[in-house]
Amino acid sequence: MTNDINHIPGPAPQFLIGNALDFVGTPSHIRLYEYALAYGDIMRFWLFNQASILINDPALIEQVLVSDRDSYYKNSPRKAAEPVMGDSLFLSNGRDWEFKRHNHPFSATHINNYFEQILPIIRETTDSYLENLQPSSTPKSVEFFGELVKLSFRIFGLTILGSAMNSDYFEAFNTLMQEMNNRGGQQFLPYPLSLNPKFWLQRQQWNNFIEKQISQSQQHSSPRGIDLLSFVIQDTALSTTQLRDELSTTFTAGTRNVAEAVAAVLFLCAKNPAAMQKLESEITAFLEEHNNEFQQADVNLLKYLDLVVKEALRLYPAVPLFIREVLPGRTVTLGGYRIPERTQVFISSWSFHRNPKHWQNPDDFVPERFTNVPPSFHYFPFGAGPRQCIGMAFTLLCTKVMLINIVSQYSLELEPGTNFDTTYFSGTIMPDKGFWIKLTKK
Ligand code: HEM
Repeated sequence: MTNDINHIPGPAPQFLIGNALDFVGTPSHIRLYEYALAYGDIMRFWLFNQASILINDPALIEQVLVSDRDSYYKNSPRKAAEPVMGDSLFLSNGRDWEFKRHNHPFSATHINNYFEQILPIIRETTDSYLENLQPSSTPKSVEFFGELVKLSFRIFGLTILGSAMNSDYFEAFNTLMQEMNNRGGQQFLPYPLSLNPKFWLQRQQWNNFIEKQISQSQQHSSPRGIDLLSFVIQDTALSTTQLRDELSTTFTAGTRNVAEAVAAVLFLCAKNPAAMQKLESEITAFLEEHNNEFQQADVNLLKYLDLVVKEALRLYPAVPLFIREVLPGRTVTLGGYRIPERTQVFISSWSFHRNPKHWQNPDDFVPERFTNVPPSFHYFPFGAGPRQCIGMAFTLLCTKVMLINIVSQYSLELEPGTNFDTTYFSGTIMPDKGFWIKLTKK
């Protein structure tokens, strides 16, 4: 016998607002984690009149993302993201999603050739950025998360669009991200309205710039450079607007995530000197052996780096939650309950990865736990199933290569008292009081 949604355990809702107050002043991923610990595999809450459930069970997560995925669609974060991302893969559904996924620049055949070519750009850009950051012989602490966002943005500019995008574009990017964040927190703001007058202007400039890059690329009969745009321009089935939205979305869906991944690894290793020493030794030996020159496939030889990145993304998955919605007109059965149309289903890697039911000593940093592959649907920093992050390979390459260069050239010392408490900004986590660290050139 199946029960209806009201039988699912969860906090008592309040009249009109449901449980929305639980999310005021507490980042969503932290609140969901508390819900998961309190209510178990499936729990229910209300955001105003929106029925929502959180699933914390691998079989249920598999059901929603894979076997019964056609009963759901991606609606959230449409309201927050559509004015910024346009009509991109990230927010598409059905046939439209299939077309865009299949024809996404990262789905290009021989994409590994592109990854091979951008590796030196990631290295050179990381080196020159850090050189400029620490010019003096007496280094002082810097807020390194913010610096990593700027560095990632520069790397994205060069490797996605083939342009060293100047600070005006970085400002426009930040305005777009801020707008997306504000919209995420404002349930009732209708689409055409923005409380920030700068937003529409900067969005226009941003889109114009990407369209200009596309048109310049189209005018070259042979590939212009070694950026993603040039790599795909000859063969893409996407229209100019579609290509613009996909390229733009790589920035808004990816730049801060890469910075967060690098920051999380550095924080965890700086806190755990034995791990830092092991990582440094592995990287030093690797660079010596390869005469400081290496290729994409060689990065896989760095086994400990791989474990450390995996463990950092377990504890700090940049995208800590994502949502599906039951299709209009459809009722699904999930965990023995009847779930009506339009119910939001939350899946939170943050909650799941830290749940003691599924992970031993979940709060401890133990990279070695990834020596064995985790059971299915236990580890999903990049989501899972057909909608798994399309930027995953790019992210892992950028993150690892940036780390190789940083760890091999700098000693890192955390500012006393620095922690990595996180807040939720525009769909991504970030250290809420910054990430203060001293880098000393070796
Ligand atoms: C640490 C880095 C990153 C993490 C943790 C991450 C996480 C995720 C997750 C969890 C999803 C699935 C969302 C869902 O199922 O609703 C996703 C989708 C996506 N990600 Fe990422 N992401 C990262 C970096 C990037 C980068 C660098 C890009 C682009 C360059 C990117 C572009 C996308 C896109 C376009 C989708 C939508 C895919 C689809 O719906 O078919 N992500 N990402």
